[in-house]
Formats: sequence, C-alpha cells, structure tokens
Amino acid sequence: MKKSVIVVAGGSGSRMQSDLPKQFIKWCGKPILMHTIQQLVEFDRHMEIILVLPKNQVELWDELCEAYNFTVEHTLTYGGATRFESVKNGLEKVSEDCLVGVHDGVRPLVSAQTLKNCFDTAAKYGSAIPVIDAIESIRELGDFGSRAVARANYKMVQTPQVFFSSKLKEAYHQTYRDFFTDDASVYEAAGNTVSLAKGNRENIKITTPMDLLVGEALKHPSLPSRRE
Ligand SMILES: Nc1ccn([C@@H]2O[C@H](COP(=O)(O)OP(=O)(O)OP(=O)(O)O)[C@@H](O)[C@H]2O)c(=O)n1
Ligand SMILES: C[C@](O)(CO)[C@H](O)COP(=O)(O)O
Repeated sequence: MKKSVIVVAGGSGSRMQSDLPKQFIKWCGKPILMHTIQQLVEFDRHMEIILVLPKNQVELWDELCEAYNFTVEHTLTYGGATRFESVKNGLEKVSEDCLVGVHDGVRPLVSAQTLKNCFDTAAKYGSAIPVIDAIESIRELGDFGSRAVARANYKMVQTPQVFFSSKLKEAYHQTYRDFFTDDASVYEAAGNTVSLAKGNRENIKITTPMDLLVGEALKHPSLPSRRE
C-alpha cells in the first residue's frame, strides 16, 4: 500500500523563544525541517511528503530550499491555529487511500527502524504510534496533592503516528477537544483502537534551546565529550 507522511511544521515554536520558528533553525548544517524530511525519504524514497507550514513562512521555506539546494519533492499546505487544524489541512491533500503517517517536523532523529515498526504495525492492525519507556518516576496530581503511580503502566509517545488514511480522515471530522494532543487521541476519541510500536529514544521533539544541544550530541555521537 502507498505510504504518505504529513510533516506538521505549522507551529510558532514559542517554547524555543526564538524569532525564527524552530523548524527553520539551522542545526547540524541545515534547517531542522530538512533533516526530518531527509530521514523520511531515506527510509522510503517513494514516500509521498505533505508539508504543513505557517502561511507567512512559505516564502522563507522556498528561499531556504534554494539556498540549501533541497530538492526532495513535496506538496505544501498551510497550518492552522492548532496542531489539530494543521493535520486536518494536511489530510485534505491526501488524495488516494494509503497508510498515512503524521510526523512532527521537529523530530529529525526518527530512526529507519521506528519508521518501519510504525508502518508495518499499522499495515497489520490499522494504526501504530511509536512509544518508549518512561525512565523517571511519575506522579499523579489531584485534590489529594500528589501520589506515585505504577510507571510500568505508562509509555512516552512519539511520532510518526500511522493510520489508514480513510479512518484518520473520518476521525479528524470531530470537533476539536482540549485533550487532542496527538493523532492517536483524535483517532481513539472516534471509537478506534490504537496499536503501539517501538520508538527510538533519540527521536526527541526539539522544543526548547536545550533540545538543540542534546539533539546535536545525538546526531553526532562521535564528537568529543564536552566534559573532556
Ligand atoms: N498550529 C500548529 C502547532 C504545531 N504544529 C507542529 O506540531 C509539531 C509539534 O508541536 P510543538 O513542538 O508544540 O511546536 P510548536 O507549536 O511550534 O511549539 P510551541 O508549543 O513551543 O509553541 C511541530 O512540528 C509544530 O510545527 C503545527 O503544525 N501547527
Ligand atoms: C504529537 C506529540 O509530539 C506526541 O508526543 C505531542 O503530543 C505534541 O505535543 P505539543 O504540546 O504539541 O508539543
């Protein structure tokens, strides 16, 4: 079955505290977003790429593509006020039935193995989201203050989140709700079951300035340790 990925890069990156939205920041030689798209096409060069960008950044993206000689074929569409709206806009560009992944444009360290795990699991069970173990203790907050919970009952969720396109489109017809933090929460709220696949710990979402440094060390593990 044909594979498509909607790369969502329609956000403003407020937690990065940079004037330039974080997806365009130069990191390890080129804009983060280019690394992300490169990872996807290196996994499968026939993959259809749909890129969601803030409307007012399309011109900048065109200039960057020219400056970095970035020639990976992709279809552009505009982002909305929320990630939910951006994904919804991206889904409108998916023309034929396929397995569609939704991937954060700021997760440039997704591995080929994670992509394979997600597409293979979704082909078999209809959906797949990459998860990793939580490595710190977790506490629940409430009227009671806070209490420890069983960490083994929780997973940390990454992207790409992969689904049959027709089912995901149907799910995105719902009205937006506050707890829609990812595609799995939208899909599940429409009455579907989400399958889990193994993610990779390096697949961080670059969110804060610290993540740029951590990500750089993960991308180039052979660089001399900063402690030396
Ligand atoms: N309206 C939005 C909001 C987010 N995203 C995308 O969803 C991904 C994950 O979101 P996040 O890391 O929260 O990005 P921002 O919303 O840009 O960051 P912040 O929350 O710090 O403002 C990012 O690739 C981001 O560009 C999007 O396409 N459209
Ligand atoms: C989609 C996501 O990256 C999965 O972990 C995450 O939910 C995005 O959250 P954000 O608050 O929009 O960064």
